[in-house]
Amino acid sequence: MTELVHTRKELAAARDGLTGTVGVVMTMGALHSGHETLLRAARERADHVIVTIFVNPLQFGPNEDFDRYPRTLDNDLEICRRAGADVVFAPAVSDMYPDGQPTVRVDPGRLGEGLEGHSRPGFFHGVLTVVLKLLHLTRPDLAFFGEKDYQQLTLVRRMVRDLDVPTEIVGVPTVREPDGLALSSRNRYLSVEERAAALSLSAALRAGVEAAEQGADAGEVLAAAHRAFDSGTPGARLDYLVLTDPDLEPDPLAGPARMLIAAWSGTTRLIDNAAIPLAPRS
Ligand SMILES: Nc1ncnc2c1ncn2[C@@H]1O[C@H](COP(=O)(O)OP(=O)(O)OP(=O)(O)O)[C@@H](O)[C@H]1O
Ligand SMILES: CC(C)(CO)[C@@H](O)C(=O)[O-]
Ligand code: BAL
Repeated sequence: MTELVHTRKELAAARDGLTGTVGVVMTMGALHSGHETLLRAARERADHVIVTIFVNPLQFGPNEDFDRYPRTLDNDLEICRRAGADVVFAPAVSDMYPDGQPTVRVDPGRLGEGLEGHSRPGFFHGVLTVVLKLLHLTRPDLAFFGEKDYQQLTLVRRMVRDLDVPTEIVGVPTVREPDGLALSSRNRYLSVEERAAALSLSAALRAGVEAAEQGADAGEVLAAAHRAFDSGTPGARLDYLVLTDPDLEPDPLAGPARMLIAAWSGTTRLIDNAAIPLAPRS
């Protein structure tokens, strides 16, 4: 049975009733098969699963889509039930932030300044603050995050290490549509034409992986990815396309690496990333 709770008091009571290990999956709702994969991973690793559904105003910029963000609680609950969640915590903004927006926030540090942090100022302060609050409220042994939001996953790992949070962070590979598009709640904003153009993101990553597999160096891999992006269905506008090491440090660009991309299709901003197997430094 899946229990729906809305207040932190109800959550505390539900949490106290769970014996054994607890896994948490944090979401903003509008659940899709990517979220379901996180839920099933949690189900496999933990005795009990808590799902949080909260569109966190703290991580949205003034011109972003907070008001428009899809809210589909009935459908979300159905997915949570199907995947065997024990508790769904869907608080109101006033329950998460009873005193209004918090003046004390988690500072993501240097790693939070680039990429998403550069394009969305304040984003990771908002994300890490709510993630830390939700970790305190749910007290999980394990927390599951998607690799789709790779910088977020990296920063959450860093936060629990730096701030001694006793929760294991588990990364879950990106779930894609058969044509390569990474599943994302914001995909539902896309028109048919915009969706076709959005395939340029995964096409760029695929070209980068293929180039690396054929022995290309970092510069050639990036060039191949740019070419693939530019030759996709017109309409996508690149924000960034970078190659970093797996911890998002800029060097060394040999051996295992990560390629991260962000682009607009119409008014929708999408992100994606992939592991890039660069040849080891000789
Ligand atoms: N395609 C996916 N594969 C794996 N995990 C995913 C995928 N999409 C989202 N997630 C993960 O689900 C969790 C909740 O994400 P969120 O609710 O923001 O969904 P989203 O699809 O990323 O939404 P948005 O489109 O707003 O970015 C995060 O850990 C995120 O990385
Ligand atoms: C981790 C998260 C639930 C925090 O609001 C959000 O950033 C998301 O859905 O990835
Ligand atoms: N999917 C990460 C949360 C956000 O884009 O706001």
